[in-house]
Amino acid sequence: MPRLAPFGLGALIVALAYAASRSGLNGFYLHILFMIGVNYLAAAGLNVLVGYAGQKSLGHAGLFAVGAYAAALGGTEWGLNPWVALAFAGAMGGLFGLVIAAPAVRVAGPSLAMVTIGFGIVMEKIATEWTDVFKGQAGVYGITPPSLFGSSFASQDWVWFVALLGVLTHLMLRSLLAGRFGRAFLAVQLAEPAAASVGISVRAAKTLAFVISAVTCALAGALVAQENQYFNSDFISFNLSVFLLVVVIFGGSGHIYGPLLGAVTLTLIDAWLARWPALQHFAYGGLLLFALYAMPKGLAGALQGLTDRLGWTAKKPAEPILAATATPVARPEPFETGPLIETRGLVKRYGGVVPTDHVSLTVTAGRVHALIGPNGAGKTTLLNLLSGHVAPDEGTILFRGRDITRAPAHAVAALGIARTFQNLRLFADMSVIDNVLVGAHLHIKAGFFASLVGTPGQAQAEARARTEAMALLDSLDLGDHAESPAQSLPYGLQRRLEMARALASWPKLLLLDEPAAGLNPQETHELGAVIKRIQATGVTILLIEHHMDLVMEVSDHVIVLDYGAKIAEGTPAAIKRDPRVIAAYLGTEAAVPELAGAS
Ligand SMILES: Nc1ncnc2c1ncn2[C@@H]1O[C@H](COP(=O)(O)OP(=O)(O)OP(=O)(O)O)[C@@H](O)[C@H]1O
Repeated sequence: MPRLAPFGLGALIVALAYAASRSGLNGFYLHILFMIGVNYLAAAGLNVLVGYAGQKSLGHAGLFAVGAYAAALGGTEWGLNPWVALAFAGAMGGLFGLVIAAPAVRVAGPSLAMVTIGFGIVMEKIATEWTDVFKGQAGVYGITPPSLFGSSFASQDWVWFVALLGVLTHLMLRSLLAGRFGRAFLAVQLAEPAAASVGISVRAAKTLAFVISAVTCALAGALVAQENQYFNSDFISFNLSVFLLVVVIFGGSGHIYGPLLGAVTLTLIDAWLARWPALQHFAYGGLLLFALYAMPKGLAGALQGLTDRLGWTAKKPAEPILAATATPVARPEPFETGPLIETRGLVKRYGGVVPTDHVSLTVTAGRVHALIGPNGAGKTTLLNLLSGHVAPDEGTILFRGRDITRAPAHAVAALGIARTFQNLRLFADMSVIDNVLVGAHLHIKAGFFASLVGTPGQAQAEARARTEAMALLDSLDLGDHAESPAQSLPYGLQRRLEMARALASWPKLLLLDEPAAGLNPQETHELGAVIKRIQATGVTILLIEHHMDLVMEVSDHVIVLDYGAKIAEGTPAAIKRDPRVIAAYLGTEAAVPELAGAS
């Protein structure tokens, strides 16, 4: 039943828009209602890009222009039916979204802003200067609006139609963002290396977000061109890009209702300020600053905070949970034996520093291996090489006989190598269970269109994943914290949650980078038991650790690095007595207290 509520609300909004459009409102007010819908459409997609995937764009006026000109020229020059021209505009928006994403996903921060601004300027210049095609300031006239039952859309029809499109867009994005795609976008925003470590392609996720934002923005442009029956280059300006971004940020980026609140507020302010055009830009700048300083989560966040404080927030309906179908950390394949991962002559250089110096090693399936060595010996670098987060300069890495030397981190994860990070990389703002669900990203069988439409199959896959995530959390004694924000957990539990997230990807090899760092002796002892339990499920483990007691307790095999080179390997007992290891730790062959003390 709760799943049907948004549909009911959506139908009500369309009915209200229809009633308003037939209530005798004059053209000025009808146009404002229409522009609320248009700005909502553009902002809804942009919110996916900005609020979920964390990519700021200051060039979306260019995509608005793509849609407007596609609909305008498609209808007037190429003889497309207005409905087809509208669909064509959306498709062209998607295509140009790919174009802008190609350079944009390779950069971040100010460089990303420059790329998107550059795109907007190029589109503006093309529309202004290439007058043979785009007619410059003179513009394209006579754009035919769509018609229904033989009559062309009039001002009133645009109001309910844009409301209908807005509601459909909202419902689809709501479904998409509540599932694995929404979590993947957020994961990319919150911690890119961690997202890649569970098989999410950071570039693909950002590209998808660009394409979604481009399609809705292009549709918004197409609607304006068709409603106006005219479009010229004056519509496209840097100010429009800023306006759209302000709608998202002021409304509440990353909140599903943010674009709606932003579109309503900013469109009304825009209409009110139309009499004083010079004031408009100051007003947008002022609102943006106000939103950033006074309401960092925008109007939606401020309203949510208020309703929470007043106790008006409805309790979240329980997520559907299916009967557990599998033990949480059971692997889908039988236990393996023999070499799982092998490196041959692996080298990594950072200028004059060589943290990995011709390292050849073998990790045997089913065993716990420890990687030890003094600070700066190159342990984390080796782990980064194995997980694909860093590419080696020389040498090869074979995983189950397959060359993965140059494979990117998300592809390595997809093959069955998961990891944790020395400095925790949790998705701090997400709930504990959502962190684990991000870990299960690759195993949730729900495609893009199924997630957009919210098919029963997608709902089932989500429910199954949630059940398995819950079982996994329970098995690691984290079940009671499932709905808490990850950042609210005590440090020791955060470390355990990182392991749970990695395990949710069903790894064959689990790489743990100093899992006991920051833990107290009791927690360290419990960690030893957890590692053994994970091993018992058939997962091979390679752990970096400075706590020698833990290393000696859990490992079957120890590999020692010093100055990037492997200096020894063997059983824990043999390593404890190895003079090269003792010398590496103390610079002398005298007994190493931490090694000698470990039993
Ligand atoms: N991205 C990088 N750029 C330059 N130097 C780096 C980079 N990453 C690691 N190094 C250097 O490589 C060396 C090995 O670092 P690494 O973090 O792999 O060692 P470690 O054995 O994990 O150390 P610790 O036990 O202190 O975590 C250090 O001298 C470090 O400064």
